[in-house]
Amino acid sequence: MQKILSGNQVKSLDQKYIEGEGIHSYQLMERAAMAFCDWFVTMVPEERSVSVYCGTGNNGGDGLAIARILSQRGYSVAVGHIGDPEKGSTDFQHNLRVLPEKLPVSTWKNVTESDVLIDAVFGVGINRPLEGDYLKLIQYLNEKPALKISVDMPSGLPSDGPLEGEVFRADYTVSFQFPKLSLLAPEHAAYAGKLIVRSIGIGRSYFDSFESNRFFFSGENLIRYHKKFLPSSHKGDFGRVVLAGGSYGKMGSIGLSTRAALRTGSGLVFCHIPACGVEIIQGSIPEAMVLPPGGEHEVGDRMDTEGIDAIGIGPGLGKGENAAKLVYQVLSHYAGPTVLDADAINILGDNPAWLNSLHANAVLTPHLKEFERLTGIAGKNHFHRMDLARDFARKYSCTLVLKGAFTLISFPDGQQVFNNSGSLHMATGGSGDVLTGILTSFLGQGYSMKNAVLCGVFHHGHAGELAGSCRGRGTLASDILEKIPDSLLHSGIE
Ligand SMILES: NC(=O)C1=CN([C@@H]2O[C@H](COP(=O)(O)OP(=O)(O)OC[C@H]3O[C@@H](n4cnc5c(N)ncnc54)[C@H](O)[C@@H]3O)[C@@H](O)[C@H]2O)[C@@H](O)CC1
Ligand SMILES: [K+]
Repeated sequence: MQKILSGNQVKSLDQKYIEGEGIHSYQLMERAAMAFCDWFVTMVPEERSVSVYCGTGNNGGDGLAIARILSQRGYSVAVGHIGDPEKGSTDFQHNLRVLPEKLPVSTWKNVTESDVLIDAVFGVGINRPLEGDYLKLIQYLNEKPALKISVDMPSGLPSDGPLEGEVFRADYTVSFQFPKLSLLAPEHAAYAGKLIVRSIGIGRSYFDSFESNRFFFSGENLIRYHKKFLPSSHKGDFGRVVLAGGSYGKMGSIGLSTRAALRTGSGLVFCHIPACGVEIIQGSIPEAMVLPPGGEHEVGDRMDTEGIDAIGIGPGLGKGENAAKLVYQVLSHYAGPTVLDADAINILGDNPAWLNSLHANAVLTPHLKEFERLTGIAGKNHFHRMDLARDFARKYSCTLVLKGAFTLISFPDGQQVFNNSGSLHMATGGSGDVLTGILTSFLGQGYSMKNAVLCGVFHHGHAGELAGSCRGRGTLASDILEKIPDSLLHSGIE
């Protein structure tokens, strides 16, 4: 997992690294530029013309180094600057001196149209909204139909807070070493475009002395978080879980959760559903077992939890009287691993006093709207929501999974992890139900809460990527769950 530092910490990190390794700061800049170019050449054919727009700080310095390297690699490159180069940072000036003669630098106004625009105006050093010539430049670039790529950050976007004013609208942002926090906020997605994170070789140990409880997880060393089973393991070892939910007209959700739990490897999956759903579930999922139903169109108001290793409750549940009683019973009488999703979360939102029954074995998986209903607070922006999520998990000693692009996991100890797997094709009905099934399954298999959630959220996103790459826009939640075994196999889990 990669620690996420603030923009201000980045400078000290750099300094520490440079001193620790005995290298010059321009060598680190060269690595950043190289990392950018190594990615760039895989994306952009050599025939495309490129313009690099450089500020005079270190982001601009990166831009100059990128221009030099791309030109050496055969691209036709133009460089435009903004600001006074004489007053540029030391490493900007170094890179200006080493630009080859065939690569003249002119003021940005004199740069001609190109197929690709590289934005190296501001990075983490931005400290106020764009104005004057800077504003004009970014407005001008935003109107161009070219492919737009930002170096480290889209210019104008603050690294750790909400934006004010104009921001470069990138198709891609290549961020160095770790994604800057504001690139993970959904409201900034339209500016950052697709996020690419590239290492510049700063080892973990250099991050240790920096305070941060936020991490970025791209599935590295995933096998470490998975549980090992013996060749002699039997179905009981893989857990007995219950998926509770469904109501008249809403049986599909609980069916998706059930199938997802089976595809994640659960040994025995039971469904607690209303009588109206028994034939639907038994007819469509022969591997699942249905507990004796307690209600006709709504779930029974209680269930036998004896011998159950984990419960997932909420998909398609509805908010009827029985549903609410069942949520209360599960929360107050079952201390085992419990996943609360969808209507179970909405019911908690309607009964805030019940939140005190949450416990260390409980995980809630709201999307943004459900989270708002749960807390009764419409977060001002995503930074506010990040804090609200952290405080909620701490206060109620539970785990909270705030779903969305870069799903945010908050643990009771205050640690927060952004997940990097997933694709836009997962924005489809039922995708969340699949996550509920995956999490319930891992918990039932005896994973710790932390490992179950890290693995569950990652595989959910990865299965979504795999399904999306086959089906594109037509991807269904059931396509996602069918890819869970592939995602597990891909990580070396048999
Ligand atoms: N780990 C690191 O620190 C590394 C940083 N590198 C690059 O360096 C960047 C940071 O460089 P700097 O700290 O020099 O900062 P920037 O290049 O982002 O900004 C330069 C300066 O512009 C001024 N400024 C801020 N907002 C302004 C505004 N709205 N209008 C006019 N001027 C404004 C500030 O004085 C700021 O220091 C990173 O984003 C990255 O691209 C890379 O070279 C690799 C290593
Ligand atoms: K930039």
